[in-house]
Amino acid sequence: MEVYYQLPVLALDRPVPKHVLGRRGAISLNSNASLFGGRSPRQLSKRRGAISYDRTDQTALFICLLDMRLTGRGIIIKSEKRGGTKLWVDFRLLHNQSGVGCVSGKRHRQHLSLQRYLHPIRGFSNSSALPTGPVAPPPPPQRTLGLLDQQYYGQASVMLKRVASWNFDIFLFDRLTDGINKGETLGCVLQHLFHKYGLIELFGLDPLRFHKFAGLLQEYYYTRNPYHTSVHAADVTQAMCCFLQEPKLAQSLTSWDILLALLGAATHDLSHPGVTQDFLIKSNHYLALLYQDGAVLENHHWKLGVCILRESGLLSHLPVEDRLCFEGRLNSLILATDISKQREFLSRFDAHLKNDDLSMNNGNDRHLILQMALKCADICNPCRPAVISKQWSHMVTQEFFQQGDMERALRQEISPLCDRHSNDMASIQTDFISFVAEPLFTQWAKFCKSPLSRCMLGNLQENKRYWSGSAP
Ligand SMILES: Nc1ncnc2c1ncn2[C@@H]1O[C@@H]2COP(=O)(O)O[C@H]2[C@H]1O
Repeated sequence: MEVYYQLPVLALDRPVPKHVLGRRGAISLNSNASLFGGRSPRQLSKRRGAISYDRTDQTALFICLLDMRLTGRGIIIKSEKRGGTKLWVDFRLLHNQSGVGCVSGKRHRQHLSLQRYLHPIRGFSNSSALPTGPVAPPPPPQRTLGLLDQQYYGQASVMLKRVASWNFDIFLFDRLTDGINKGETLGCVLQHLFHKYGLIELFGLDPLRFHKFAGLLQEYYYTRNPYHTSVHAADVTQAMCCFLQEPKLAQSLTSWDILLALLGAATHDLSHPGVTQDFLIKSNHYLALLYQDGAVLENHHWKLGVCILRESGLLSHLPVEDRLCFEGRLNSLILATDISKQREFLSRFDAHLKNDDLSMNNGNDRHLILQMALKCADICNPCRPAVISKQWSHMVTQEFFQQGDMERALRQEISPLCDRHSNDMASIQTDFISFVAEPLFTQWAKFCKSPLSRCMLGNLQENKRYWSGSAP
């Protein structure tokens, strides 16, 4: 199987000096990757990779690596001439397996073009485009995150082209965008999807108001939560996009449905405090009092979603009756994510499946299906590929244990699953998959028989085998 690395992209702030390029306008590499430059893609099958540059855009390098394991932190590009200049291409992001794009069987000829930057990249700006002499390895990651992200913005935009892929790695995307705009991952995904579905034009949305809305969204997700952060919201929004692409939905959903689905996903956990409703009730939290102990978190998420919609003015140009109807539908969509109501929700949905009476032409039925889709998107992490799913498992377990530590400190009874001394991640995951995720996705697959549903159930079973210890 050919394995192509999704290379981080490297942009230069001025054309590559002629003396660096080889005879054919390419660059040979002197590295453990033993790459040869200047080969045309058709020769790639015999070569292990190529780096060449686009004559029309001499600040862009095209890099393609084949089926190799990179050691160290990157490669040094060395001009073909003896003792020539060297260029450091950093592969640190690649060492995260999720950065690998597997292309089993088919040739992935697409090169990743590089982004030209309007301003010089830090670290290259006060020297020639290519540093002379041996290139010192870059400083430790934490100091170069900004530089790394500056280099990889182009990679983020390449990833967004595959936003409807179930294997989309939100964690890689978050790293690629975070350093540039201080964690606007959710805003980036939502903005891309709004353009993908033409919602800006269809609803006459003001780009500045959208930008303000996205900024408020980001602001009202707490970064200190191990799990309930804007990255979770971005993941749920991306999952919702995958469901909206399902033929059974795509052919019938209206633009209002799509607007509701995306905004519902983006706002569904707004200002989540990282603790459960029971904790809020036990500690007499004002939210529990405000919402009379009923769907406290979900009502809070929804109310805040309405507040930032109104504060940003995103929909303020629409007729008031449309806005109020939208806010009401947003409420019932977000309230559907209350996991404590899942059993009754599934029995209701199951009755429809048995009667086969759901019609995509019926607005109420479409709304019920969107509720089901958001429920699935909200807890889809066990259905993601293992390397991504395990990261979510770790985060959600840490959030449970963090709550248990607080309850222990407050001398309160420790909530189920939250005592780190009597619970373990594997059993929490096995039970969650068996008793919560599996029933939901099994029912979703009955309604939406598709390759995606089969893929999700397959990942679910694989992850269940892993956590239950029955995986080989
Ligand atoms: N992988 C998981 N393991 C255990 N619980 C989970 C997992 N993913 C989601 N959840 C729980 O499912 C809940 C859905 O609603 P919340 O997002 O409020 O909180 C979520 C978590 O408590």
